[in-house]
Amino acid sequence: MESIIKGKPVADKISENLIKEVEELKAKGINPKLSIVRVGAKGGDLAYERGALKRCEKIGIITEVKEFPESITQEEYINELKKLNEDSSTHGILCFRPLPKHLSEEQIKYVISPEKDVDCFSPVNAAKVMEGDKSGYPPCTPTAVVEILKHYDVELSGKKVAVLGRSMVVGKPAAMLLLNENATVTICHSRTKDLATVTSEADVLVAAVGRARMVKENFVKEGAVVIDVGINVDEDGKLCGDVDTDAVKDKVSMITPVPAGVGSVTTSVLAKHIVKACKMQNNA
Ligand SMILES: Nc1nc(=O)c2c([nH]1)NC[C@@H]1CN(c3ccc(C(=O)N[C@@H](CCC(=O)O)C(=O)O)cc3)C=[N+]21
Repeated sequence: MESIIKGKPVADKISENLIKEVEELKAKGINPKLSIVRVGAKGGDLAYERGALKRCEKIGIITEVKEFPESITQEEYINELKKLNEDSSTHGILCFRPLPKHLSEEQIKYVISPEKDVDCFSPVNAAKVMEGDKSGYPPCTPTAVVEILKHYDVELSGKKVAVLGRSMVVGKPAAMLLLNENATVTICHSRTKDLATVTSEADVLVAAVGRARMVKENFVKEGAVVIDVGINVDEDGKLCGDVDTDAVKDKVSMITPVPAGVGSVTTSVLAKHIVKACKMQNNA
């Protein structure tokens, strides 16, 4: 049986509703807009940017990309972010992460306005994820993981879920969102002893380590559901996930591909957050 489950049907379902909502806003003279802040030109950032621009265009959301050289200083980055906070024509700000090492995320994350923070950079939104408070903006990629599992009717309550990876962009918040769905969550990472044994006990495995094709057949349980969050660029310049898809696809019951898996849903969740932010900022 074909185990590969695509992101497109999930993304399309989210987008359909948004197209209508954006039309209604435009009829009132309100034009939802996203501002992307990118430093340098990393492969993963460019992939997200391409996906986000395409998705927003389909839905009718205006976009702008603020592109800066790697040499941008902390002060300059903060000034640019403050300008976007104050610009009432833009409703959502997406800062690609991780930032280059000479910039301090620890300081910058406090600058972005929580009301415009559509991908959970601000500690205010991160705290809401911890608390299970749905009024904020959880990060788009972990939200996409949960949306996919729900769309394909994967039971989460009481199930063993392993999250491989502990970044603030994916691993940690994904664990929290899955915990909020009543899963029994294990977070594992590069220091985990007997990693493959731990992950192969999971009913659902979420791979988010950022190491090309490192999840092999011995990492997964027979019949498990595997969500591959990895966006790696391999030696040939092609996008690939954290899972060796060919090696595991016959052992598992469902697995998301890369590309055309989680990423495509991430951009729909992003669009949903922009529309929500736009409505809140306009009392619409
Ligand atoms: N603050 C922050 N949050 C992130 O979630 C984040 C980030 N920074 N930095 C970069 C990585 C990478 N990432 C992707 C998201 C969607 C696609 C995506 O839309 N992919 C399409 C194809 C894109 C294309 O190749 O045209 C697909 O998989 O089908 C790709 C990559 C999110 N990341």
